[in-house]
Amino acid sequence: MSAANGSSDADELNITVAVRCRGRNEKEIKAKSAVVVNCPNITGANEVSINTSGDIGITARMNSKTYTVDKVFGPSADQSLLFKEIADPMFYDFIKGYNCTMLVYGMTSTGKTYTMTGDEKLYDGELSEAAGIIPRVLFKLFDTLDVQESDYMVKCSFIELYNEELKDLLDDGQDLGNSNGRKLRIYDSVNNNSNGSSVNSRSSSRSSSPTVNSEAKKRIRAGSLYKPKPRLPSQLSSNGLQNQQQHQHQPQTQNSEPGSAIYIQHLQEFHITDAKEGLRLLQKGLSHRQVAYTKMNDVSSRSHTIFTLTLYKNYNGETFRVSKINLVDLAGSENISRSGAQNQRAKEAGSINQSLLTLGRVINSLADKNTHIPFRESKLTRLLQDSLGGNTKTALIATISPAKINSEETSSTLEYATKAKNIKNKPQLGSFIMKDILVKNISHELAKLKSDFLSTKSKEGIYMSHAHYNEVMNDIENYKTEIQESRREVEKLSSQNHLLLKDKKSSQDTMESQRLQIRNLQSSMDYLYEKIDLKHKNEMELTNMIMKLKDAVRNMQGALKTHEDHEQRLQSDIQKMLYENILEYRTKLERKLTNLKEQALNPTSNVDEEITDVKSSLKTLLENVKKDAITMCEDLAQKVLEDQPKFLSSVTSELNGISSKIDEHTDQLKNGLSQITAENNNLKDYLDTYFFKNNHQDILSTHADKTYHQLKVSSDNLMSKINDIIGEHVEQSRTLLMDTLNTATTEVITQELTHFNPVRKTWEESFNQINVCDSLSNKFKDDTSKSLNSLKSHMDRSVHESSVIADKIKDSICLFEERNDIANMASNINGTVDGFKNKHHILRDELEKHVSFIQDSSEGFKNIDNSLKRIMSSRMPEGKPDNVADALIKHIDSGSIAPVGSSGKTPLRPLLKSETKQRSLSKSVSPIKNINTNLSSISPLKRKSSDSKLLQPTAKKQR
Ligand SMILES: Nc1ncnc2c1ncn2[C@@H]1O[C@H](COP(=O)(O)OP(=O)(O)OP(=O)(O)O)[C@@H](O)[C@H]1O
Repeated sequence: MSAANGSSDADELNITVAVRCRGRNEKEIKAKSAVVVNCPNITGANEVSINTSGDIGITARMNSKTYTVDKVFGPSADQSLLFKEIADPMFYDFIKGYNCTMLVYGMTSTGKTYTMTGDEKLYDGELSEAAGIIPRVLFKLFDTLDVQESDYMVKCSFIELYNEELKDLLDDGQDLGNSNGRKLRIYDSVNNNSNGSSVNSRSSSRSSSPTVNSEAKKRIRAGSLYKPKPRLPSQLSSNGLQNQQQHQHQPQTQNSEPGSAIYIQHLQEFHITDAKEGLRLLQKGLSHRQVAYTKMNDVSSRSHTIFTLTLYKNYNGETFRVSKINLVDLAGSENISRSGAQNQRAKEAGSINQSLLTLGRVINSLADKNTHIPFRESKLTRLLQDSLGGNTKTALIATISPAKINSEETSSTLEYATKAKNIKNKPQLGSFIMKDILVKNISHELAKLKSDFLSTKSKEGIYMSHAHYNEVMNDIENYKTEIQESRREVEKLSSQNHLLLKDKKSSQDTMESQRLQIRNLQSSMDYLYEKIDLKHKNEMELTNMIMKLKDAVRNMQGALKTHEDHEQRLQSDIQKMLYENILEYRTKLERKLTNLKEQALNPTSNVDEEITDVKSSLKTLLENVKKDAITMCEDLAQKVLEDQPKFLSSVTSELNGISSKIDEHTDQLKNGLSQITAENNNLKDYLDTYFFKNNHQDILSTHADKTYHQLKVSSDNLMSKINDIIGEHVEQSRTLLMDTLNTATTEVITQELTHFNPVRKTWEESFNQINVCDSLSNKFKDDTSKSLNSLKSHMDRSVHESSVIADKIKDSICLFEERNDIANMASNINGTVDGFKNKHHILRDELEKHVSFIQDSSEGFKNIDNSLKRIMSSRMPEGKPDNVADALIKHIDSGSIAPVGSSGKTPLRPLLKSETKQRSLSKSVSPIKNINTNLSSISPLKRKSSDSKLLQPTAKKQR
């Protein structure tokens, strides 16, 4: 076979590019999307402009971008006009013997399928106005061939490229749902021989219907279609078909490797003898095409399709020229997101766009005259290799939408189209095939068919030629093997499936039990949360109690303050009373002394009596003072004793309440924690025993271990956190409580001691003062006693001497009378009188001395009084008046102020029984002693050894 070119090598021809813009569709009208594409409404226009700026009027026109192509068709251009302008010239080239390709390219729903196929149905044997290029080509082909009366043969194939997979749309298996399983493959062939040897040994050429021969015969009879004779080659060998097929895909392009060719293995080609057969095949193929509903097109073509017609046209009787026309409907170049493509649709869109991207790159490379053209990067470009930059005449129709919402894609399509316009092809007429080879090929096929037919007819079954039988048997064997393999695969898969189902079931069981476990854990957690809430409530109660305790401590301080006030009042009362009494007594004493002074001069006066009187009145006064002081102290002590226990018992009960609350709280915490531990152990047991102990334990054990570990860690963390939080809370509560108690108690005691210490010091000092008073009093008593004794002895002596004198006077008088020595007697008397006078003077001096001494004593009393005042002015501790009074009484009772004539320190009178009792009572109710006793008996600290220790060192120190 030789390639007879109808053009020289230099005859380069640009690809014909047309733009077809449809009117706005319903969706675009509904979306009120403006028309942004301007297509001149005249035939022969070659410019199209698009305004993407959003302007209107003249500005829009000025801002719009214009693209120049070969032909532009607006919405008013119908199918016939487009066919006439674009397809017709191409069709005539095809008839002439050129290989031709027509492509429609554009965004989804812009009318690619409408343009290429349109309405393919016949109405009263006629095509409708909406019929697209393919139906029109079919009809025109047979009409033209018939008119030319040349010998010819037409074959047809229809392939689809879907997700980078080639599919024979005319495969009958598609209808039955069981494709013959023979995948279409694109092969390169380096063998360009014409002897028919090819790798495509299984390619077949079939009649589109069993009536083909009879149809042909009919035509021969009619003598109208096939001229000159024979119209149909009677016996064409299959070899010839293979050759043609190989030839069909044997491009001679400037970019292909020399001698390279592609052909599609297993592709079926059907002989067609008229347009209707072609239409039926078209319809059959379309029914197998991948279409789907998308957002933008209700019936969107999801694949690229190539409808090919191959024409074997008699050239000079012995040779036939082979030409083909590829009618390509490309899938939509839509934007994935805009088309709403998801999953399968998105994958489709991905692969569609992948093919289209490669097509774009091929177009660009060709337009830029690159040395490397990436044909091999997609199946689409491999299939179109000869049509782009090859020896084929090619026309590209770019379909666009006029609406603004699609302006982006429209611009992209127009860019694409403009670029494609620069591609130059070198169209060449198709090659020849020798008539005898063609006849041989057809004969071979016919013979095979005939043999099958005859065998069937004679044996009433499915019979065929031995070769065909072998072939079929071979196929059957292959199929059997494949089926067995498939069965084994199915069995394997079903057993795997069974295992998986089992696993799934056990996983579901495990999950169910885990869910149960989790629910249990959840409820335990809820329970614990409740517990924690309860604890929180308890803590709040504790805090409230602590607040109450603080209030109680404050009250206690208040009470102590009141007691202090009482004490101060008592001191001032005692002081006042003592002062008044002592003042009164002093006045009395002074009066007495004056009397005494006067009486002293009077020898008949009874000084003793006076002194005793003074003494007894002093004693009475002191006893009264003592009694009053004791009564006051007792009252105070009584009051304190009455108030303190009540108050302290309320504090104690508060403390007991708090203590029991803490115990309860701790118990609850312990319970909660033990429950958590039990739950944790349950979970642990469960995880150890049951968790993931099924068949795929090995697979899942790592995961289970990990999960268990994580669960354990998180559970432990949770536990430790809860423990920490609770422990912290308890510890804080305890510390707070103990601190508060300690602080409160220590505060109270310290405050008490702070008040008590200076008083104690003063109190201790008062003992010294009392001792001083005592010694002063003793001294006074001794001195008074001495003075009185001396006075008494002087008095005695003077009495004695007076009586002696009187006796002597009597004797003298007697002597005077007896001896009449009156002068001597008178002088004696004068002497005696002088002596008496002297003695009297002495006596008087003595008396004055005593008076001054008594005055000194009065000063001493004053001092005592001042000392007492000083003592009282400082804070007198409880029992001090008692002690002072005791001391005074003791001094008086000790007899240091002895009556005149009494000896030593004999008490003036023995103590009455009631007085002794009173004294012992006063001892027993000593306030300090009592306070200490009461404190030690009622202090809450007494309950704890550590707390009592706390108090001891201070007490010791104080002591
Ligand atoms: N020029 C036109 N005149 C009248 N109707 C048209 C025209 N172009 C397209 N249509 C209509 O628009 C709809 C979508 O067209 P079509 O299916 O051909 O688009 P498409 O580009 O092939 O889309 P897809 O890529 O999704 O397959 C169809 O109903 C078709 O009849």
